[in-house]
Amino acid sequence: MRKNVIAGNWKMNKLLGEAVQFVEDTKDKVASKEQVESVVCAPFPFLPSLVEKAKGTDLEVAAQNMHFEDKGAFTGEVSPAMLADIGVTYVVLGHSERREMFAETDETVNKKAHAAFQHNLTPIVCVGETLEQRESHQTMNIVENQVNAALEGLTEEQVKQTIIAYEPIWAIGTGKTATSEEANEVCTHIRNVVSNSVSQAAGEALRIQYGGSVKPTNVDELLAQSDIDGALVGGASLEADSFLQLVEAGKK
Ligand SMILES: O=C[C@H](O)COP(=O)(O)O
Repeated sequence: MRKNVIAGNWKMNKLLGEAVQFVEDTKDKVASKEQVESVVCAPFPFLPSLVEKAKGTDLEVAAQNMHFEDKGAFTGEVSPAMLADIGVTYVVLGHSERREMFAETDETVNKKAHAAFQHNLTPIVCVGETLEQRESHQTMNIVENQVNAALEGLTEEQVKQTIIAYEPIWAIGTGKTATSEEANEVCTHIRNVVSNSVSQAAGEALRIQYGGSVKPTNVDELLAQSDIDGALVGGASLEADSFLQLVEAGKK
């Protein structure tokens, strides 16, 4: 049985004190790692303090992005080596906001996925279609291409450890959620794509999150679907109570 991963992506929100308080309020209340993986994806300046605060608990800390090189002349960037060095354990790659606004491409996402594994960081790779692509029936093709490109060249073992977040772009921060059936249909397709392009075992092991206006009120229905193994949550992860309710829903 695949374990759910509930990841709260704060995006560019909170100040340091608020971020630390959130971890203080949740770190001893999240369910055990054996039941569900609980992750907060925080802005770079907060990461060392949050890792320190969450140490020895079941709460994991993630970055929202990184560069693919270990070091060098990349002003303003943060390397996977730096993240691993301070104890970060997960990293979000290819979020649609980065693809749209910061020139992230399938190629850079793939380089970052390789770099993540070099540093024992678990990648949460985001894929998803725009409203226009959905309406012109391109969803499955778009998502398939994004998944294959992101996983290109990874070993079977690495693919098994990868988390894919399926986030239809039209459902992010809009209050519009894909129906649980619509979300599951795409997640099933992703699993089949990985089963065919990597191996049946990799397809079965890979965790696939849904993201896009997930809230405590709709999470149960989404997580009840056969191919949805967690959620990547923006808005509803900003408050400790709401995040804890989502984690609770993810317990197996
Ligand atoms: O990374 C999270 C997603 O972009 C979803 O954001 P949202 O829950 O605010 O719609």
